[in-house]
Amino acid sequence: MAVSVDRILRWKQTGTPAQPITVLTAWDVMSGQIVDQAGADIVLVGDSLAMVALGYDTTLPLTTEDMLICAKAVRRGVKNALLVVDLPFLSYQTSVEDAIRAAGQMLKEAGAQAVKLEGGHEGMVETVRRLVQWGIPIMGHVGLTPQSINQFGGFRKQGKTEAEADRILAEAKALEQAGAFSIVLEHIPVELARDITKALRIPTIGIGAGVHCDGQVLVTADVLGLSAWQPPFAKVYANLRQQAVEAAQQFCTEVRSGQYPA
Ligand SMILES: Nc1nc(=O)c2c([nH]1)NC[C@@H]1CN(c3ccc(C(=O)N[C@@H](CCC(=O)O)C(=O)O)cc3)CN21
Ligand SMILES: CC(C)C(=O)C(=O)O
Ligand SMILES: [Mg+2]
Repeated sequence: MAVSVDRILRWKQTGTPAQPITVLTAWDVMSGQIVDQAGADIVLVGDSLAMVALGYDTTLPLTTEDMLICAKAVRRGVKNALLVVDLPFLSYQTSVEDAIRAAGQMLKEAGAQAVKLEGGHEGMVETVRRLVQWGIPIMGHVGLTPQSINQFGGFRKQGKTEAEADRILAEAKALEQAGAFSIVLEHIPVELARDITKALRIPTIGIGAGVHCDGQVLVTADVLGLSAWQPPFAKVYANLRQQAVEAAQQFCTEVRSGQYPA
């Protein structure tokens, strides 16, 4: 049976199944098919695709149009997992109306089942409340929110001081209160992620946030060893970049030597 937002919520609230939620990213039909076939519970079309698939240094340049193209491609490959799409930088921060329009495009045009927004300050909480009122399920995202890299000055761990940790916990609680069905905790101390996970009724999905989260997410290009670099918290389960270079090299060698075509 296909995964629903309702099932993700009940997962934590009933403790069934008694295992963490698995989330992997995708950016095109092949990566979508691969992680769906692998049995991931949620497929996230993350705006990290700006870096992984489009070659930008940050996630900021990604447009709504770029995201729609990728999300539609992933949709065609995902049959079972819940499909969540990141809203691109400045497609939702400018007003509640803009957020509804951008989220609506992801649901109507790309077939997303939920959208993810970064941040948990007052304005974002109000936006989440309004989107949820219109029937748009929201995944929150706090801690290291890459769309704010210009404020952080790098992809650094967040929540290391007590004041910062208190703020991140308060943001997570406010997002839950506003109706988010789950929340990503990115690159924060393990103890803070544990405290947030204990304080919330909605599932926490960690990335570089330790073992106490209700689920885990990684960028699939990192998991496969396809990306040119990986963040310190990523676990690399295959070495596909090296294998791909060798396969392509072999093709070039065989064509040049007349071995292929035979
Ligand atoms: N391939 C890929 N994987 C990701 O997990 C990912 C992306 N891209 N792009 C968007 C964000 C950026 N992420 C990152 C990127 C780098 C670090 C990293 O290297 N952090 C260092 C310090 C970096 C600094 O000080 O500038 C660390 O030790 O925390 C962490 C998270 C996570 N996300
Ligand atoms: C890593 C996840 C949480 C993400 O936001 C992304 O891939 O853009
Ligand atoms: Mg993202």
